[in-house]
Amino acid sequence: MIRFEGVGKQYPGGNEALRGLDLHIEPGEMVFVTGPSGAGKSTFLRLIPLLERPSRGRVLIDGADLGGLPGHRIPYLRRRVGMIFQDHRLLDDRNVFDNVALPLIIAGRGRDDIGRRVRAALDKVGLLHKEHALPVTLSGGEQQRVGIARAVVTRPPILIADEPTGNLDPALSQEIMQLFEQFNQVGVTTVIASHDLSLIESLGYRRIHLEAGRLAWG
Ligand SMILES: Nc1ncnc2c1ncn2[C@@H]1O[C@H](COP(=O)(O)OP(=O)(O)OP(=O)(O)O)[C@@H](O)[C@H]1O
Repeated sequence: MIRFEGVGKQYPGGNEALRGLDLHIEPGEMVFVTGPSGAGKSTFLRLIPLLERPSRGRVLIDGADLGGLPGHRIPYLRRRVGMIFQDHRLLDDRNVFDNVALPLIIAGRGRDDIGRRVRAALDKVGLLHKEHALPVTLSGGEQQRVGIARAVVTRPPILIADEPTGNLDPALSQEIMQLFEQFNQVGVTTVIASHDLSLIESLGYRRIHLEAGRLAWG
């Protein structure tokens, strides 16, 4: 489903974040991306929705080379890849409902459809009762759940998460990982970069371990 072939990424200024990465993630897989700080985990994730482009090699999704994707198809690709960040990036001046609705508004969905989908997504993350709340009134774990609802509201086949539990305590981190497992169990391919090795090991999924921009194992 997600294939990297000889992928290198050099940022302007010379930082070589990835150096010839070859790997394949199967449809419906749940995988963790690990490695020391600066190993290239975020860069690896950012190449999947084309937030970055490779300097060398190819990234393919469902057999299609993203390098050949015309610019006007990028929004469509991004609706198929739900993204979750450590700092969840919610809009502070919009309530929970409006934050989750954002990808649907951008996609031009109708009002009724938006209402239905947003409430279904909030229900899945257990926050239906908070739809009118402003993000600042929520706990860190709840804010991350809103971020997850926003990522899944377009029902993407792929979820990528960059340090989604980085700011959470162990119990909340475990709850967030259980949410990811629930989405994965209904077929969503899930790729999570994390430093939380004890939690990852307790879950037992495949680990892709990067070191200095290379696949060390996995
Ligand atoms: N936008 C950028 N411009 C220049 N260099 C960058 C940029 N983003 C990342 N890098 C560099 O690329 C390398 C890999 O960074 P990346 O963020 O992918 O690593 P990481 O494994 O996610 O690190 P961390 O665990 O600290 O988040 C680092 O040397 C970093 O400084």
